[in-house]
Amino acid sequence: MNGPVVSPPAPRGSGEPAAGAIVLSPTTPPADAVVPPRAPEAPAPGAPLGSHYDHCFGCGPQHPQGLQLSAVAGEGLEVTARFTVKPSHQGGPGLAHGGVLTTAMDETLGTLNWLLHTPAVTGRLETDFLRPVPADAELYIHARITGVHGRKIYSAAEGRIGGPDGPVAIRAQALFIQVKLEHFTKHGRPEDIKQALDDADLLKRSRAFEVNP
Ligand SMILES: CCCCCCCC/C=C\CCCCCCCC(=O)SCCNC(=O)CCNC(=O)[C@H](O)C(C)(C)COP(=O)(O)OP(=O)(O)OC[C@H]1O[C@@H](n2cnc3c(N)ncnc32)[C@H](O)[C@@H]1OP(=O)(O)O
Repeated sequence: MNGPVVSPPAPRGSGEPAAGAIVLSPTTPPADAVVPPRAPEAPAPGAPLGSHYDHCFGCGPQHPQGLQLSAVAGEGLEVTARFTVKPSHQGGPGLAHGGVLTTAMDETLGTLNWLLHTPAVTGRLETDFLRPVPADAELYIHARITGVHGRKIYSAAEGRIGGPDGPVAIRAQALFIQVKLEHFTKHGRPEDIKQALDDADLLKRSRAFEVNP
């Protein structure tokens, strides 16, 4: 890997927002955020993180058009992930769709929560697109947790084309919010929840979260 993930540069422009502008919550951690230790239950550095759900568009091995992204635990509060762009992920001809690339960042940033051993969902995600990504490219993503404040988990990631030292194509920052497992059972479509509950492996992984919510 290419050293620690560099946080995206400050947004261009300055001064107060224009009247009527929507002011969104920042994805940069506040000064009193903490960087907690890696959870004792976190997968060891180098361990594949696996998929949290077989049918997940981001990481599910059973999603034929999905990203099938695979992530590996890094040192500390870092992960790396690889994603090969497929023809079905095109936006412009021969180029990856920006929304698909954003999904790859979302999914990778989401896997960081394994290191804290807590389920969390994306509250806010910001993406900078720095260069076009060809339709058959392999994207190497490096992500880390930048701070935790209450239930809010702040993180940043960088995606490079072709290898861990390839050119940077995409940067992202996110704010995830810790949730209980009931978030999924309460809001998910009942037939999918039932199927998930029948999946012994998934249940085992979910229960692992419940030991130390
Ligand atoms: C048994 C079967 C189950 C199987 C389960 C398998 C295990 C699964 C494990 C892991 C799965 C991970 C899956 C990853 C997939 C990739 C990631 C995604 O794409 S996730 C999908 C997209 N995201 C959403 O759908 C969120 C929709 N939003 C919500 O549900 C709520 O708004 C939620 C939970 C985010 C917050 O609601 P509140 O009622 O719990 O909490 P409040 O009080 O509103 O917020 C808490 C703090 O967070 C801030 N906050 C909340 N939402 C924010 C936002 N959007 N932007 C900025 N700040 C936000 C608030 O200002 C507040 O901050 P202050 O504590 O007051 O400082």
